[in-house]
Amino acid sequence: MTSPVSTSATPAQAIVIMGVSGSGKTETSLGVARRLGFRHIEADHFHSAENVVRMQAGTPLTDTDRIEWLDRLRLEMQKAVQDGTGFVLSCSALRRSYRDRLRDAVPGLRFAHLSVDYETALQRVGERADHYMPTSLVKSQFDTLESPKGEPGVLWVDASKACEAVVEEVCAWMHAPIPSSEMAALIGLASKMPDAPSPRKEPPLTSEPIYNNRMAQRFDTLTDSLMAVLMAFMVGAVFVNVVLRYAFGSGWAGAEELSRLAFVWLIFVGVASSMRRGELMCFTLIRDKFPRIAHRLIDSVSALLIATGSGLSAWGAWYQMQFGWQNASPVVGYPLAIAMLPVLVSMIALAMLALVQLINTWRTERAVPPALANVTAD
Ligand SMILES: Nc1ncnc2c1ncn2[C@@H]1O[C@H](COP(=O)(O)OP(=O)(O)O)[C@@H](O)[C@H]1O
Ligand SMILES: O=C(O)[C@H](O)[C@@H](O)[C@H](O)[C@H](O)COP(=O)(O)O
Repeated sequence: MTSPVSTSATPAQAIVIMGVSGSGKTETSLGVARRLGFRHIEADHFHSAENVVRMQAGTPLTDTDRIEWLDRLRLEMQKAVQDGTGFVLSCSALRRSYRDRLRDAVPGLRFAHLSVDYETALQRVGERADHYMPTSLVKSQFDTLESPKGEPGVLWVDASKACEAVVEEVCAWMHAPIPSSEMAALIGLASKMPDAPSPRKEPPLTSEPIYNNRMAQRFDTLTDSLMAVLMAFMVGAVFVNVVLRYAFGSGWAGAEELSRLAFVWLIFVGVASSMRRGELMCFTLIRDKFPRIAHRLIDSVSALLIATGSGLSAWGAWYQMQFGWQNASPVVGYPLAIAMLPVLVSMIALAMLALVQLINTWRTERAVPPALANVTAD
């Protein structure tokens, strides 16, 4: 499996392993990436939560559903190019237009099409336990697939054979130069597409930030710093504990208790931080089925429900805190109320942010954000 490929030339740096679901893209991509020392990019991880829900429910994606997904993949590929690492992207890329969109981001991009028949794909998807893709969608994958035959820079692989043989074939092809006429066509294809997105530093948000002003910046600085300190503390405590155990035969039990406490704090600081950035909760799946005129009302109900739920949680945390002052943790002996304090603070922050969101709903003429996610949580 790990033997080097026979040719010695430097391999091409960028390839998409494409094909219908169950053709073996992920497995092949991982194998090729390992063999060539490239980065493996898994396109499945770049679908919005809403796309995943659709597929899980047996609804095939449309061209519109796939646009933002493809654009995220373009940015990810460009990041790899900027980092100077070769990459293997595992992505269905079923239609010609999708492939051209990807080619446009990375000139010279190659594609290896894993070709399988319907029965093979169905069987492989059926046997895979840990994936959202239902077997009922395999047929639609074949219906959507536009053959890449005749496109420049494409390898056609019979993917019914063993995965190792598929990986071998792809790696060997990556070492072979593309004929110059084909390469010219490839570059030509890339330059036809207008407005390629430039790589952004920030990942796309699931919805709009709740507020954006200097106070927001201070809030972000505070929460980011707190999270960094908590994370550093957890890593440090666990590391010291491991060293103590190995070097002196016994660790410090307090380290475990304190890193658990830091973990609780980290989660709740993270919750408040991601809520502000618009990345925590965003209920749009049902809202978007209604006419635009009803959106404000539905958004208001959502914000009120979030504020009420968070308020109730804060109230509960407050009761727990009162009880926790009299109880000490078993090892270090800190008052257990300290473990409930982040719940109280973060739930108050969530309730307040939801109220700000409610006010924003009525105050501003908002551009409707793309319906990326139903509910997402960091
Ligand atoms: N060449 C192959 N022969 C037999 N089974 C394979 C092969 N390639 C992949 N599989 C298996 O088929 C299933 C689907 O493969 P996966 O790589 O997830 O496909 P895709 O990413 O195209 O949906 C997995 O269980 C995988 O182990
Ligand atoms: O464009 C699409 O319809 C999807 O991207 C689809 O092609 C993809 O296959 C699924 O995300 C399942 O993932 P696997 O291909 O890994 O099964």
